[in-house]
Amino acid sequence: MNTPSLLRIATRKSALALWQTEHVASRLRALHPGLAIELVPLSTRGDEILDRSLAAIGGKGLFLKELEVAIEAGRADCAVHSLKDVPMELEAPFALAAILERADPFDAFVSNRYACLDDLPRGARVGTSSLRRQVQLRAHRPDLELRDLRGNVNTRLARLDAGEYDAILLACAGLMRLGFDARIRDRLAPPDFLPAAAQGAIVVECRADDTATRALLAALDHAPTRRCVEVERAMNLRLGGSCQFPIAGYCTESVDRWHLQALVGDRDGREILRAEGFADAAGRDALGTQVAEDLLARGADRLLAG
Ligand SMILES: NCc1[nH]cc(CCC(=O)O)c1CC(=O)O
Repeated sequence: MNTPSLLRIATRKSALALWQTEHVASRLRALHPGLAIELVPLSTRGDEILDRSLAAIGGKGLFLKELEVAIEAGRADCAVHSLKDVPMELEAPFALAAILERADPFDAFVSNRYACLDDLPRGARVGTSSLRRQVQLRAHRPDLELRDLRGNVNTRLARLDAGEYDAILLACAGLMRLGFDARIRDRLAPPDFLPAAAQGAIVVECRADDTATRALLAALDHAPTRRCVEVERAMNLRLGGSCQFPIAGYCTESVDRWHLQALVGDRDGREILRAEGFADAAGRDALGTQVAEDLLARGADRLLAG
């Protein structure tokens, strides 16, 4: 196998996407000093559709397609994504060559006036377009007024600062990567609040048969993160979900033991179903499906269809 001298990495152009791609590039430069790295910045449909909620568009892989097309056309060797935006089933020629160690997986409560969710006055306006965040907010605080909020991290913070919302929810990982740690007033943590499957994990995708690129990327893979996010994604897959559905799941690993907590909600946020499961190494591959089936047996499909 020839070691490539150049690696071209496709990336979206948002500040967060560029940070994540730069992060991957700098890790690779440290591992492979002779390797030249080129970024290939691209726009995706998900970046261009800002006037409708992602849930309404409903497309899977809205943030991936154009990057995958570039790989297939030979204009890039690999692409960097937030794993939570990657569909549960990849298109046939592709593989998740490296899953990096997960950063803070939880959602952040961000507000200029209030320290935490429970400090919000009755009827406060909270911005999030994520159905997953909306159903959990409604379950916890039915009085809140939930308002749509789309756009990249910087846009969302600017709209909070302009006074459109009393608080907004964003992923901690994205805020921290962009240097907005100080904006995190509170973290919405389990067991009450669960993140999206694989939230906080960065992934590098390439052609499954591109052994040279896979060899370059292999050292970036973080096995404990991969094991946990695989459990979360298996749960999501069994529920037919993508990040456009009100599904949440969080798996932790301690010595040879995995714990998955999951929930699904209905679109109105009137109902929420929770489940959890434990497995050892022998049972880990089945854990996600088992917890999903527990949820389905209790009516998850009816909730998600509604
Ligand atoms: N859906 C957009 C998206 N995809 C990944 C992240 C944050 C970074 C991560 O989860 O790794 C975000 C922003 C957010 O949800 O606040």
